[in-house]
Amino acid sequence: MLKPSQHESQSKLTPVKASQQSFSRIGILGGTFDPIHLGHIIPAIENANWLSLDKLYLLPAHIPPHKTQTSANATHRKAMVELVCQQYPIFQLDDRELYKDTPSYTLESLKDIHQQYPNSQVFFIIGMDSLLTFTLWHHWSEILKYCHLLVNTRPDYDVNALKQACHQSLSPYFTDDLTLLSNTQSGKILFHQNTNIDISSTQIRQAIKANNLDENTLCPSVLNYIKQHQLYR
Ligand SMILES: Nc1ncnc2c1ncn2[C@@H]1O[C@H](COP(=O)(O)OP(=O)(O)OP(=O)(O)O)[C@@H](O)[C@H]1O
Ligand SMILES: O=C(O)c1ccc[n+]([C@@H]2O[C@H](COP(=O)([O-])O)[C@@H](O)[C@H]2O)c1
Repeated sequence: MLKPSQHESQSKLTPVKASQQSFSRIGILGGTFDPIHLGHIIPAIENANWLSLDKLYLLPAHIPPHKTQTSANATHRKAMVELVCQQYPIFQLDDRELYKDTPSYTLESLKDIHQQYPNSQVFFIIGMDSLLTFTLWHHWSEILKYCHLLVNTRPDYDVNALKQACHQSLSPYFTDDLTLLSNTQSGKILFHQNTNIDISSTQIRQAIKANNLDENTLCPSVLNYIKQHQLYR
């Protein structure tokens, strides 16, 4: 099975000193997780190590705002996320979006999370593909009042090319100044050079249908769950 990189090429974000302020640091990885795979898990573990995150929440979307439908239902997608949380203690399920029958807007979830953890620095984790459409998200600029965006690389995306391709209104938010970031609760967009993992849920669903799945792309317990429930056939 693929493993998170032990050798971070980027310097680490200095832990916040108690005398400076009392932010704890939490990461939130939102996704459809249809299914959750190692392309979600490995970069997120690397994020947690890099930023010294206290906790990393996996936030499955009930109704992903920019997808027409899901393949597995919310109950199965949640169950697969729970299996990942059992295997990797850094993760915890945040199922707040699963109780709503409205589109899973990130802004709404982040407002709730901010109320719950008012003294936390929240890093909302996305892949580079998601950043390209970020300015189409519901009230995107308000989202940045409640979190920093942590952008993970995906194969075929180059950070500099991506920065240029992004809507120009995003450029004031970009930073690689970790000291500044340590002292700011929200409002920055930061890139992380993680291990590039060439996996997507779409590829996995297609491979299961075609009977040629590379089983190393999934956590073993998730793979068993998919087989047991005959998902994606
Ligand atoms: N291999 C990967 N490397 C880095 N980030 C990823 C990877 N796969 C997904 N992500 C990010 O995780 C978040 C949730 O992704 P999502 O659940 O939509 O998975 P996906 O594999 O992109 O799914 P699909 O193929 O169905 O669109 C998104 O921000 C996405 O960019
Ligand atoms: O809030 C929005 O408008 C919005 C639009 C697109 C995606 N998102 C969130 O981004 C995360 C990844 O989405 P997806 O569709 O790639 O699984 C997930 O938490 C979604 O709820 C949020």
